Amino acid sequence: MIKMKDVCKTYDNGVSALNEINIEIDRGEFVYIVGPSGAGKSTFIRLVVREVKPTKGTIYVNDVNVNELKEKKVPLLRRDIGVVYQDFKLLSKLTVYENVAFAMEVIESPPALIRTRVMEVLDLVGLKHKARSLPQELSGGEQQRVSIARAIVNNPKIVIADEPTGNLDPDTSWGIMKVLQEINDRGTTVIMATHSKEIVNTFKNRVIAIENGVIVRDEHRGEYGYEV
Ligand SMILES: Nc1ncnc2c1ncn2[C@@H]1O[C@H](COP(=O)(O)OP(=O)(O)OP(=O)(O)O)[C@@H](O)[C@H]1O
Repeated sequence: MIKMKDVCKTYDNGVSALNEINIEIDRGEFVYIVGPSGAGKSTFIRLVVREVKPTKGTIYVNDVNVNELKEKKVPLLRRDIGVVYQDFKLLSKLTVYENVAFAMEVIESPPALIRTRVMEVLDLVGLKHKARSLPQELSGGEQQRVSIARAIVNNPKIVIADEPTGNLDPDTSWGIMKVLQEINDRGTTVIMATHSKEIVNTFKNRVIAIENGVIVRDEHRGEYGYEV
C-alpha cells in the first residue's frame, strides 16, 4: 500500500528531515508515527501525499511511483488519500454539509450520490444533526469530526492524520479516536502522527518512531515510548 525505499528528504535550506527511510505499510493497517518535535513526522506524511518530493529514494502509494507522478496526476493520487489536519482547514462560509459535499463536487460525483453519501458520513461521525451549522458554530471536536467526514467521503484507501487531536481535550480526542478506529475497522488504512502518549498506549496499533529523521523503532501494538 505504502512503500518507501532508501528515502531521504533534505529541504532547500539544507535541513535533512528524513534519512534512509525504508518502510512498508499494508492495506488495513493502523499506524502511529511518533517522535520528538522536529523528528520528521510531518515530512513523512507530506511525502506520502506528494506535498513534497524526496531528495533520494522511491515511494510507492497504492502501487503508484509517487516520484514519477506528473503534476497533473497528483489530484488522482490524492483521491485515494483522505487527509485530516490538526487545524481542521474547514471553509468558514460553508455549512458542515457543504464542506463535506465540496470534496465530492470537485471530483464531479453525481448530485444524488452526494446527497446520500454526505449524510451517511455525517452520521458515521455523529454529526447528522449539525449538517446546517457553520464551522464556527461547532466545538473543536465537532469541527475535527467534520474534517474526518470530509476526508473519508470519497472512500479513500488511506486516511492520513497529522496530529488530529493536537488541539483537543482528552475526552474529545477519545471521540476522534473512536471514529478513526471505526474507519480502520471498515478496512481503510490509517496513518496518524501524534504526540499523545495516552492515545497510543490505549488504542493499541503499530508504532513507528522517528528521531532525527531516522526510524528508530517499529512495533506492532507498540507503546508511545517517550516521557511527556
Ligand atoms: N518547509 C521546510 N523547509 C525547511 N525545513 C523544514 C521544512 N519543514 C520542516 N522542516 C524541518 O525539517 C525537520 C523535520 O520537520 P517535521 O515538520 O517533519 O517534524 P515533526 O516531527 O513533524 O515535528 P512536530 O512534532 O514539531 O510537528 C525540522 O528540523 C524542521 O525544522
